[in-house]
Amino acid sequence: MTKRYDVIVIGSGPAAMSAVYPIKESGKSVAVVEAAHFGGTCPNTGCDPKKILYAKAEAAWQAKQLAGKGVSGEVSFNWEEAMTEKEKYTSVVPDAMEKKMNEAGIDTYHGFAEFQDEATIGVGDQTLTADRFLIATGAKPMAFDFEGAHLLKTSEDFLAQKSMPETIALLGGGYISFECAHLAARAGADVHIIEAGDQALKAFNQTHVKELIQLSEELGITFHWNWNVERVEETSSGVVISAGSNQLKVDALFHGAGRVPNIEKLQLDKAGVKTDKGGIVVNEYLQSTSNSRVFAAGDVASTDTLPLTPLSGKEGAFVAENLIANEMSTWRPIKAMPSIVFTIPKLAQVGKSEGELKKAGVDFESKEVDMTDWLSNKASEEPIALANVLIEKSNGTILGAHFLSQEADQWINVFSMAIQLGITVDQLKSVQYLYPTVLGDMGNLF
Ligand SMILES: Cc1cc2nc3c(=O)[nH]c(=O)nc-3n(C[C@H](O)[C@H](O)[C@H](O)COP(=O)(O)OP(=O)(O)OC[C@H]3O[C@@H](n4cnc5c(N)ncnc54)[C@H](O)[C@@H]3O)c2cc1C
Ligand SMILES: NC(=O)c1ccc[n+]([C@@H]2O[C@H](COP(=O)([O-])OP(=O)(O)OC[C@H]3O[C@@H](n4cnc5c(N)ncnc54)[C@H](O)[C@@H]3O)[C@@H](O)[C@H]2O)c1
Repeated sequence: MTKRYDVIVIGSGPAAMSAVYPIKESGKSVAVVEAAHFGGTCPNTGCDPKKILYAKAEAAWQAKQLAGKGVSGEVSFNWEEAMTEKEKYTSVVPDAMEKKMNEAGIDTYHGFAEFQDEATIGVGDQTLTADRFLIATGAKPMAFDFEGAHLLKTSEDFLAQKSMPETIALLGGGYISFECAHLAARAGADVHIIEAGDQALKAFNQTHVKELIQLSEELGITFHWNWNVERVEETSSGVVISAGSNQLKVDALFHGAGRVPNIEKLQLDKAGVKTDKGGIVVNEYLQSTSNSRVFAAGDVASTDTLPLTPLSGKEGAFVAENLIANEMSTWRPIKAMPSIVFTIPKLAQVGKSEGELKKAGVDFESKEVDMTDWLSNKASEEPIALANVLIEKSNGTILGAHFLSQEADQWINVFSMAIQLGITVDQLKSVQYLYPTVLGDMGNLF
């Protein structure tokens, strides 16, 4: 028998979760279909488990920086112990998320949703229909067709390893590879990053990235630039990676070479839903341009927001508002999209880059500041702390902020607020901050 709902949400990550509760509270019947873990990527296999491990690696790093300078005793980042803590956190997430939805009166289904026509999906033996669908199926590792590509392990596998192999390689020089490489190297592994091009973390300030690469090399990470991987072979003692005349043997090879919208299994052609390489093609209401019943949010939607948790959540909440309201409102692009790479030091940014501003012909001032010798950075013996703030010359508003520092997250949160709200340098300087604290140095930046 076909079960009917007002709204069916496919996927249960941050985009879905910020939509389902308001939709349910408006009195509509809602079902959520999830193929893997309720809660999606972020709390199960992405941001949250990564941050739990990172916190331990950071503490060990901090203790080492201060060893013999007021801190004594042997401290190290212990992967096995950290993983036990990570498991304690992640193991309860799916059930807790599902229970909370069921208690709110939201029906949940386990399995892959596949469209049968424009208003019907199948989930295993179940057939479900709805007036509206929200597709929030996220992203998955990009597929490669080189020989032995099936031997690539994923970031999910990396964050589930009970013990750390002696040597690992990560394909790609982006967010995932840098974050996993720093964790693995700090856990004692011999780590290699294989990048197809000659640049890493391309969206970030490249002066800062160069410094981060140097610090990563000092940590023991080896970079292999311009490698076009042609073959991966399994041997009795690991995998051999071949790229032209280059060869590398490691215990495991992980995928950090890009993620793509997760649409493969949805049978979207049966629902007449158009896609492009960014995912589901949507209009200003985040509604499919080819099937008005269908909306999309998060990593799977072809929008210009970055594929990150808070931005996915914003899109999901926006779709919910439109599904509840009598009249739909138009998506307002987000001015400030902060992002961060959890290495040590952290690399973070918000707003425009110098390149983007030059291309747009904007008259701006670029402040480049070395904060390494400032009190807060000195107190924790940070090896380097760099800032680059881009300011509109005509009115003093902040256009972009780029930081490489263990305190980059604090700085970027404030600059994200400044960009979103149009706050000027003078206004930022007029605020009284605590002393001696990281943000207390705001005045020194300008
Ligand atoms: C290793 C890693 C670390 C990350 N770290 C950060 C970070 O520090 N900060 C940050 O902001 N972002 C981070 N991200 C990105 C962040 O996790 C995503 O942007 C976010 O989870 C996207 O949310 P979403 O709701 O669009 O999709 P997801 O969270 O991916 O959820 C989609 C869900 O849909 C399910 N699904 C897929 N197809 C179907 C189907 N046909 N039927 C039913 N269910 C289906 C999937 O199983 C999944 O559970 C990280 C990602 C990774 C991989
Ligand atoms: N801290 C965070 O917010 C965080 C952490 C992890 C992931 N994420 C999200 O996940 C997404 C995907 O991350 P990612 O690190 O996989 O991708 P990415 O887009 O950041 O980097 C991919 C890199 O792989 C390289 N590459 C592509 N094909 C290759 C090949 N065949 N061989 C070698 N190198 C190759 C690219 O040149 C690029 O440098 C990110 O865009 C981000 O939104 C965010």
